[in-house]
Amino acid sequence: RGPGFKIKMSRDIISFYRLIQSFPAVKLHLTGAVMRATEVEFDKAKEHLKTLKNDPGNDTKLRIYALFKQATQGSCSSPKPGMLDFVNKAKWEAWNSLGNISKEDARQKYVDLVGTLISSEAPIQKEATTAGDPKSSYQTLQVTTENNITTILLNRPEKKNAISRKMYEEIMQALEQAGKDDSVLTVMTGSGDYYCSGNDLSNFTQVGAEGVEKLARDSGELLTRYVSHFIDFPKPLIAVVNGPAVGIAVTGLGLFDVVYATDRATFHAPFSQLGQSPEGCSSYTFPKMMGTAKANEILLFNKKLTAAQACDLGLVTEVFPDNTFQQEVWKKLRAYAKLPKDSLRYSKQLIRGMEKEKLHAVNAQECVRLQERWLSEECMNAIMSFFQNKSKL
Ligand SMILES: CCCCC/C=C/CC(=O)SCCNC(=O)CCNC(=O)[C@H](O)C(C)(C)COP(=O)(O)OP(=O)(O)OC[C@H]1O[C@@H](n2cnc3c(N)ncnc32)[C@H](O)[C@@H]1OP(=O)(O)O
Repeated sequence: RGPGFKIKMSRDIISFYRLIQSFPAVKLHLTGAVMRATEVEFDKAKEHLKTLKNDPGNDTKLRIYALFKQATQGSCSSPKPGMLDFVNKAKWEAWNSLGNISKEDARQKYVDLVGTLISSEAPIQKEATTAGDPKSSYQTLQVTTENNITTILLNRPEKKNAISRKMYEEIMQALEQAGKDDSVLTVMTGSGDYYCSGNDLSNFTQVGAEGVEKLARDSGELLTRYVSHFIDFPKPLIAVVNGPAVGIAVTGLGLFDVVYATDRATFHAPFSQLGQSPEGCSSYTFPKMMGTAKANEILLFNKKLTAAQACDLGLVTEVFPDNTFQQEVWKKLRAYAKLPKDSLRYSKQLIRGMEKEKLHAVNAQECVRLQERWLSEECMNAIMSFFQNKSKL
């Protein structure tokens, strides 16, 4: 058996490529111009294989493996692995199925197969670098994909990442893209010292000619759509809470799958102080998560939680010391992002699926109440006080 038999079939394409690289050097005894050219192509194909971005799937990997073995060692002559040695049996069968085809034929087929895989990826690579790529056109966010993780960075640090109307729209757009891209996990985090200071209160000061009723209706519609994007998000969504969180940045956490927080973070949902009422499905998720009595202190009486308290109540998954927060969290996330993508997706859908309908109903009900609240004197006075610098949380 060659060294390649040590590897597990389920590993990704990079591992698979390493497998191929670990084989003994190819010693071809070829003569003549045409055959030498094929040898060069074979070496090039091995190099090209390294650049593949997408896992071609086990069947194709087995075919590449078999052709490589046939091209370099000739027909399969090793004994068939036992019934329970699934991985090595699959490899043996793939190699053995090539029968007596010549090394030269196998080499040519290997070159052709790698060429097909590379060219099938070419349009995708081109698309990702076009100037109109929406990922690079955000004004309030920075969205990046690396190590199978798409990160949505709230990027208005000078306003403590308060969510403006533009930012609501861009977050929805980023979630739609992340839900469809090849990443395994999606992370939301904040730039600067805050995670997010909640709704940008100036969203309520931009009253058009059609008056405050229209503004309240539009805001209700915007919030309903925004929260729905979290309810329907199809893959694991993780909040990396790098600092204080306020309002909707706290209430929405019940719709994330995992929440990591620095010990410097605080969690504050000051609705009654602002003449408003809960949103982000928190009127349902918070009592469910922590019990009604604990939820009431937060949602009715504006209790600000430390990260440790939020963790005890189940709102936060784990708290890390601020000085090692980024390092520890990202190490964990990079490891999680190596797990099989579809398995994570389907597991999340099973965990959340039964509740979706309920959550959409709660969201709709909360937004109806808020439309009424935004027109109330209590709410208008609170917003005016903030902008006259009379009040801060
Ligand atoms: C479309 C509608 C959907 C509605 C959905 C409803 C959601 C509910 C909520 O989210 S309610 C929560 C709303 N948030 C707040 O009430 C927070 C208000 N901000 C503060 O109290 C303070 O700014 C602070 C405690 C977050 C931070 O205080 P600090 O002293 O550290 O910093 P500054 O106040 O100097 O802030 C720096 C600048 O950022 C501006 N800013 C911060 N938060 C908001 C905000 N939420 N809305 C608007 N602007 C905000 C602040 O005004 C400073 O701006 P300036 O430098 O121009 O003065």
